[in-house]
Amino acid sequence: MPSPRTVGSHAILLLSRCGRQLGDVASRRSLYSAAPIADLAAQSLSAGFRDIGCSRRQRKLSAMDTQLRGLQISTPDVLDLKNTPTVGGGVGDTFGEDAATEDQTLTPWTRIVASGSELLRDPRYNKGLAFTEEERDRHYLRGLLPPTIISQELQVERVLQNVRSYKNPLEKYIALMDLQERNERLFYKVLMEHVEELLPIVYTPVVGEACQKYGNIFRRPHGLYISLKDRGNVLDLLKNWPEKNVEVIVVTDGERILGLGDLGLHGMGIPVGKLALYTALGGIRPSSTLPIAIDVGTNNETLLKDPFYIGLRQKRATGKEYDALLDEFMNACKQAYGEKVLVQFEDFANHNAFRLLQKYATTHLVFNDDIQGTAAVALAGLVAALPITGGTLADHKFLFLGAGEAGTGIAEIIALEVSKQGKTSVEEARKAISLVDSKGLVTKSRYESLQEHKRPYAHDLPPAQDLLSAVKALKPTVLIGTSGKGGTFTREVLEEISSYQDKPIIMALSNPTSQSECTAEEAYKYTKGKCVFASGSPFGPVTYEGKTYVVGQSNNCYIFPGIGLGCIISGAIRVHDDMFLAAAEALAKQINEDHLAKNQLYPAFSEIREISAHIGAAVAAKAYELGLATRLPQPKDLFAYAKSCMYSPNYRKYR
Ligand SMILES: NC(=O)C1=CN([C@@H]2O[C@H](COP(=O)(O)OP(=O)(O)OC[C@H]3O[C@@H](n4cnc5c(N)ncnc54)[C@H](OP(=O)(O)O)[C@@H]3O)[C@@H](O)[C@H]2O)C=CC1
Ligand SMILES: CC(=O)C(=O)O
Ligand SMILES: [Mg+2]
Repeated sequence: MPSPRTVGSHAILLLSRCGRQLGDVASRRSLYSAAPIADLAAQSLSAGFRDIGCSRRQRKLSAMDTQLRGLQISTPDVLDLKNTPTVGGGVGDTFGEDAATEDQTLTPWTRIVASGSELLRDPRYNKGLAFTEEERDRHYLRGLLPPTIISQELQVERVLQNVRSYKNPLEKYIALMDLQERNERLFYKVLMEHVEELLPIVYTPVVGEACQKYGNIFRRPHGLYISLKDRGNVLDLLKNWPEKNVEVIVVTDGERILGLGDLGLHGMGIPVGKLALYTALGGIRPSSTLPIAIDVGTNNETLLKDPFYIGLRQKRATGKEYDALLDEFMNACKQAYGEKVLVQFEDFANHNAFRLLQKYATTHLVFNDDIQGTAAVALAGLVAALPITGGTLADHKFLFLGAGEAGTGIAEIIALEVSKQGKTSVEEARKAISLVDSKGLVTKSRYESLQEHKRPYAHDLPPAQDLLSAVKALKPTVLIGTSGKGGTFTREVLEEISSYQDKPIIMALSNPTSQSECTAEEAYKYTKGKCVFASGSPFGPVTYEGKTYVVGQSNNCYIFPGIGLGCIISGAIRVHDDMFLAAAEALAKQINEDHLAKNQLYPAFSEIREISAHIGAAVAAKAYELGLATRLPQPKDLFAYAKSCMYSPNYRKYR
C-alpha cells in the first residue's frame, strides 16, 4: 500500500495529465496535502468527473480510474454517490451533495475546485458575506470580501428589503434574476421562503412583461440557445452546457408565449422561469435543469424591427426545416443526457404543440405542459369545487372559450376522468363539453374545416357566433377561459350564467393577468357572489357583500414540478396520461373545509413543497403501477423518498 504522500503525488500527476483545471489547482497552489488530493482525485473519478467533456479526456479518466483503483485510494468523505439522497435534491448525485448530511463537509465542485475570486463568481457555490472565517482562509478569499460575516437568514432579509424597495415589478424581476446569477442558493432560499410574494415576479404575470422586453433587459445569457444556424451541431451545443447530469429540460420555440403571442427568442424567459419553479416548488436540483429556447425565426414584425431583438431576423421556418431541427434536438437530448431526461414542451403554438407531443410521446420522456399540465391543474380545481357545487363531474356541463392546447387538454382530461369513474365512455363524456373558438361555437357543421384536436367536440348543435349566445343556448354550469384574450367573460356572460345556475364555476385561465378572461372582482360582482372562481394568474382576495373569497391560482405550476419529481424518483421512461390524473387527484386532496369555506380551490403556495412531494409520490406510484419505472426496487414510502430527494437551498460547509 503506498503512503498517502505517494498516492497524493500520483494523484497530482494523474490529475495534471487528465485536465488542466484540477491539476492546476493542485500544483499551482499546493493547496491540499497529499491525502486530500488523493480524495479529490478519487471523488472526481468515482463521480465520473463528467465535466471534462471530450472523449479523449474520458478515455484518460478511465485509465486513471483503473490506476487509482490499483492504488486502493479510499474515499472516506464520499458516501454512496449513487443512490442514497438525504438532503440536497435529486437522485443523480454526481457531486455527492445529496449523500452528505448537512453536518458533513463537501467539496464545492465546479470544473475546478473553486477558490478566490472564481469561487465568488460561481453562483452555485458563492455565499457572499456568509463565507466563514475558516472558508475565507482555505479558499483564498481574504481581502476579496469585507470583514463582516452575516448569516444566510440575514442575507435573505436584505434581498427582500431590496426587492421590495423597487416600485416597478420588472425591476424586481431583474433584481431576482441578477441574484440567481450571483448566488443560486440565496436566490432559491429567498424564493422558497417567500414564494407567495415572489412567484408573481419570477412567473406570471411579470415574466410575461420580462419576455416582452427581454432584449432591453438582457444582461447575461440564461439557458441554451439553439437556432437554425446550428443544424447538424445541436449535440455539440448541448455539450457546451456546463452541467452534464441534466434531468429536466424545458424547451420553447417562443411562438405562443403565455397569451402574448409570438415573442421569438425572447420567450427564453419562460423556460428559465419554469425551471426556477422546478427547483423552488418541486425540489429538483438546479444543476440538473436546463432551459432551452429554439430559434426558428419570428413572425413578430415589431421584434424583427427591434434593434435589441436577440434572435434570428427572419420569418419562422416551417415544414421540413422546422421538423429537422426539432428532430435533431430531441435526439441530441437523449444522446447527451440519456433516455431518462425529461423534456417539457412549453408555449409552442398549437399547430406544432399537438403534433410534437404525438410524435415524441412514444420515443422520449416528454410532456406538453400547456396541454397536459394545465389539464391536471384544472381537473384538480374542478374536483375540489364539487363539495361546493354539489354533484359529480358527470353532472356538470362545460363550456370553454378557447379551443387550443389548454382548452382541449382540459376537456380531454375531464372526459377521461368521467369515463374512469365508470359510468360512461370517453366519447359519451365529451358530449357534456363544448368549445368556442375564434370563429364561434365548435359544431358538427364546421367539422371539415376544424383542426384535429377540436373534432371530438364538434357536436350536432346549432351554430353560435359568440360566447354569450353559446352560454344562452347551452346553459353550462362550468365556464373555462383558455382563449388568451382578456376581458372576454363580459358582464353579460357572467350575469347570464348566474341567472340559471346557483353555483357556477368560472375559471379564467389565460395568462398573464392582462389576458385573464375576467378579474376575480368582476366574477364575484357580476354573479352576485354566486360563483366559485379560479384564475391562471394571481388575484388577491375579493370581498363581496361582507364575505371574503380567496382566489385559487389554477396554474400548471402546481403540477409540473411534481411530475418532474415523480419521473425522476421512479426513473420513469415515459410520461403517461394516468400520471396527470394521479397528479390532479393528489392536488385536489390538499383542499380541506377551511379552503372550501373561502371558495379556495387550490392550496396556498406556502405549502407547495409538501404538495409537490405528494404529487411526485403519486406520479411515481403510477409509473411503478404502469411498469414505466426503472428505479428498482420501488421505495416503500414514496412520499418520504420524494421529500428526501428534494433540494435544500441552505448553504453547505466547504472543506
Ligand atoms: N393557467 C394555466 O396554467 C395555463 C394558461 N394558459 C393560457 O391559456 C391561453 C391559451 O393558451 P393555449 O391554449 O395554449 O393557446 P392556443 O393558441 O393553443 O389556443 C387559443 C384558443 O383560443 C381561441 N381564441 C383566440 N381568440 C379568441 C376569441 N377572441 N374568442 C374565442 N376564442 C378565441 C383560439 O381560437 P382558434 O382555434 O380559432 O384560433 C384557440 O382555440 C394563454 O393565455 C395561456 O397563457 C395556457 C396554459 C396553462
Ligand atoms: C402557465 C402557462 O404555461 C401558460 O400560460 O402558458
Ligand atoms: Mg405555458
